[in-house]
Amino acid sequence: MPPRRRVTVLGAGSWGTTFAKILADGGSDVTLWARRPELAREIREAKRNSDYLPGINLPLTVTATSSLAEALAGAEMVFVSIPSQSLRDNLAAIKPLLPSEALVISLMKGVEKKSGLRMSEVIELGLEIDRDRIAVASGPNLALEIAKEQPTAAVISSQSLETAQRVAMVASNRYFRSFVNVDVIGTEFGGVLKNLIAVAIGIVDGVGYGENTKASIITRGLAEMTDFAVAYGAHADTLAGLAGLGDLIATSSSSLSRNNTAGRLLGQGYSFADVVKSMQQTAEGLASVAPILELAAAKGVDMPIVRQVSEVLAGTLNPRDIAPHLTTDSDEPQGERTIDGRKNTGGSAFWRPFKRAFNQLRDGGRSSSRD
Ligand SMILES: NC(=O)C1=CN([C@@H]2O[C@H](COP(=O)(O)OP(=O)(O)OC[C@H]3O[C@@H](n4cnc5c(N)ncnc54)[C@H](OP(=O)(O)O)[C@@H]3O)[C@@H](O)[C@H]2O)C=CC1
Ligand SMILES: O=C(CO)COP(=O)(O)O
Repeated sequence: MPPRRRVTVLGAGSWGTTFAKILADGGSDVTLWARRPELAREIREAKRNSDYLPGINLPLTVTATSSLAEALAGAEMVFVSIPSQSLRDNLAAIKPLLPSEALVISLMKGVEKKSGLRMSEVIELGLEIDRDRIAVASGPNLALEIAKEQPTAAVISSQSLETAQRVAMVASNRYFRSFVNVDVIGTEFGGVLKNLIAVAIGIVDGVGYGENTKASIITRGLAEMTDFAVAYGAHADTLAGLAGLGDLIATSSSSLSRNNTAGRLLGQGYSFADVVKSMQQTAEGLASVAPILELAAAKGVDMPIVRQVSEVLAGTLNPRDIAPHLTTDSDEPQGERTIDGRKNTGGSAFWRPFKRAFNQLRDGGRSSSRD
């Protein structure tokens, strides 16, 4: 019998632990690295992670250790699921221990605050490995729902299609389906940007506004996400798929979302400092607002919703005033050539996937779709 595949997940929080279960239920032997020895012991001996996934039983093929060297030895693939702002420091410790052929996959949805770099870029620089060995995973993936084996899908993206396919095969099981693409920029930015829009949704929810306001923010938020990502080289289709719209819907609708929850507290009048203090888990959106606005400014992309989130965080905008500011600052008349007040030249990247979907429907679904 061939030896079973050995893969490693770094980070035993809610997503790292859930992903370990996904991989084990897909047939791999999984080692989970928890930085706290007592948590590693609980996972290893009781097959439970009561801090992050209370009530969930982990498969017998998940083990855990607090030793990074033990976790990485012999790993074919290394999945990384720690807070984005801590990645750089951890890579320094991982680098000398990483098996020479191992693939590295980011499960994280943030950008590095000090550099504005995406997680796959930080990994490439920090580990000095070829981009073909790096992949990212993103999609509508609220950890607790998946830990309860409620079905969902994700996108695995790598510059190398072969790498994406290898990872997708390993990260698939009866309740988790992985699609592939080669648009790493779109896939990663989709995950980062939906967090910011989810904070905005949480804010208006906390204020007490209803479904019209939320629908307006989701729709226009997706346009902002798409404009931004396309300016950085993403394909607009990616943002209309699981890693964009799919994740935006999941995160904006669920009280399981930490970003949404952080927003709701802000909308209820708590200060940014109070919200940070009260969050027991990672809400990536809070740290990504500033670098994303800087990146947007560098490309001349207007992001009114994200800007208002940053003003609420800074305490300079009353959460109640977020909705009337949904319009852009543009003085352009709102005529035939605009869509919801945004410029529409007829070739707008945002609308291209929808036009393509329409054309596919018209030609009887003969063209293929990506996810
Ligand atoms: N939860 C979800 O539904 C999803 C989350 N993600 C993404 O996954 C990433 C991780 O999030 P998630 O698991 O939810 O976060 P959690 O807050 O649940 O867990 C964070 C984990 O990282 C560890 N950690 C914290 N600080 C450091 C550090 N400085 N160095 C090393 N490890 C550290 C924590 O250890 P300790 O317990 O010891 O503090 C814990 O194991 C984020 O980027 C998030 O956006 C993506 C999809 C879904
Ligand atoms: O990324 C997620 C769902 O896809 C999890 O969202 P939160 O980090 O807001 O909980």
